[in-house]
Amino acid sequence: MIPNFETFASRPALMKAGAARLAAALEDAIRRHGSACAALSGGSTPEPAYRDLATMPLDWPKITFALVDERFVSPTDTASNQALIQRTLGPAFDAGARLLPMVFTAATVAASADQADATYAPLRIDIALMGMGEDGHTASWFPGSRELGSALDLDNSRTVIAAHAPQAAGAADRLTLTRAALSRAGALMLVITGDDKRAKLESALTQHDAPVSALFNDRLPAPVVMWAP
Ligand SMILES: O=C1O[C@H](COP(=O)(O)O)[C@@H](O)[C@H](O)[C@H]1O
Repeated sequence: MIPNFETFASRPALMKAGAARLAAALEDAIRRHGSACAALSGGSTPEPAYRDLATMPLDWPKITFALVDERFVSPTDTASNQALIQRTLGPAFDAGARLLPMVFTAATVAASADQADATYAPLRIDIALMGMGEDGHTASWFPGSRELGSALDLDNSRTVIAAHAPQAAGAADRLTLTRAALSRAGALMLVITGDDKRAKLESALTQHDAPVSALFNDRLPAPVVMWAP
């Protein structure tokens, strides 16, 4: 059984609800702190939710978007998560929202991760939208990767680390938030679609055989899982 599991009849309905959940968390943070920050995943799944969110009348200059993970590529590369977020949330940035890149100008992924760690460490992440790949990875926590232990170490002092995606066809070098960083987030939502991903998540939660199961831990906010067929 998947805890906090919300089912939607269609993907458009899921995306609308996902955008509404993000918006509510951002508005609540602005009320309480005067500013708000959401960490967003890349991938194809959440794109429509980001487009919906961008049409909402939020106090955009008070909102910062950060990345959950990133490929070590130029921000103009089609594989860049930053590029996806800039494109889909374009109207929000035009209206004053801020985007914190995870990839900077460093020559190596390790040096870039050091820069991102310094930038991301002071952030208060009010909500993080997590995705999941068919292989059960979330963020850039990949099954079998050599950085997985460090990514999942709840006592890791790092907010961002370099990571490697063994199975990825391209852009194997990655940067990712650590699980320790997500343990300090205000809320987590996990947005997935399709029967295969639902079955993968169910099996991960019983077998503990995929990194996504690491999100379900008492030291993290309980993820709300939003799913549509
Ligand atoms: O590589 C990545 O994939 C996952 C899932 O992507 P999807 O296309 O299956 O939705 C995503 O959550 C992560 O941010 C991204 O870097």
